[in-house]
Amino acid sequence: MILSDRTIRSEIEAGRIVVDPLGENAIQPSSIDLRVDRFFRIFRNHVAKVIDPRVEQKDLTEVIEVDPDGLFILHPGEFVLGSTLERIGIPDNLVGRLEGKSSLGRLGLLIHSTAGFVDAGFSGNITLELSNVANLPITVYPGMKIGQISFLEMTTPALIPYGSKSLGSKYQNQSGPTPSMSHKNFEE
Ligand SMILES: Nc1ccn([C@H]2C[C@H](O)[C@@H](COP(=O)(O)OP(=O)(O)OP(=O)(O)O)O2)c(=O)n1
Repeated sequence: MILSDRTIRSEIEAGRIVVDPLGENAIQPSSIDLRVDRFFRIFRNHVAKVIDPRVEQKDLTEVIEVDPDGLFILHPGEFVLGSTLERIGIPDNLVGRLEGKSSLGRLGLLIHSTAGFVDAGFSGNITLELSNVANLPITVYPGMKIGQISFLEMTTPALIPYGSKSLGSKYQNQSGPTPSMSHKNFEE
């Protein structure tokens, strides 16, 4: 079941769902609008020869900070990481689904390439996988509404929620556009 605005409100009031800071009019009928922060992680294509998921490539990306009233231009075919302005907290009985916004989708701006799933127990900013599939550059303004999150109720609370020590949860409490830690999967 997808949570309605009524349930979303009561879960926020009870402190079970966390969206901080919660934007004005952010709560939609069945989701919460999320905004993009002003930090972007760009790929250093001029340095890296290849992207290797097995290797921790510290030089692969770098963070760009945009002025609060500045802008970030995403060129056609470009892929960068962004972050939600909001810190999100998901209780142990819900799953979050990150979704794009139709108005931006119609312009060719995608906010996740494959990962839209936010685990039960997750806490942190959500890392956005921003790409431009249009033929013209797209302007991204810090603080603009970039996507939305909906919530699904699970059959039972998770036995081992995201963030539990035994899981290794690589992105728990991440802050800002966080690079892939895929190399850790190969250490297990
Ligand atoms: N666009 C997204 C999608 C997810 N997440 C966060 C919330 C998820 O709960 C967490 C982990 O996502 P996955 O389980 O898809 O990632 P991995 O399996 O690679 O990592 P882990 O081994 O930590 O589960 O990352 C994010 O920041 N940005």
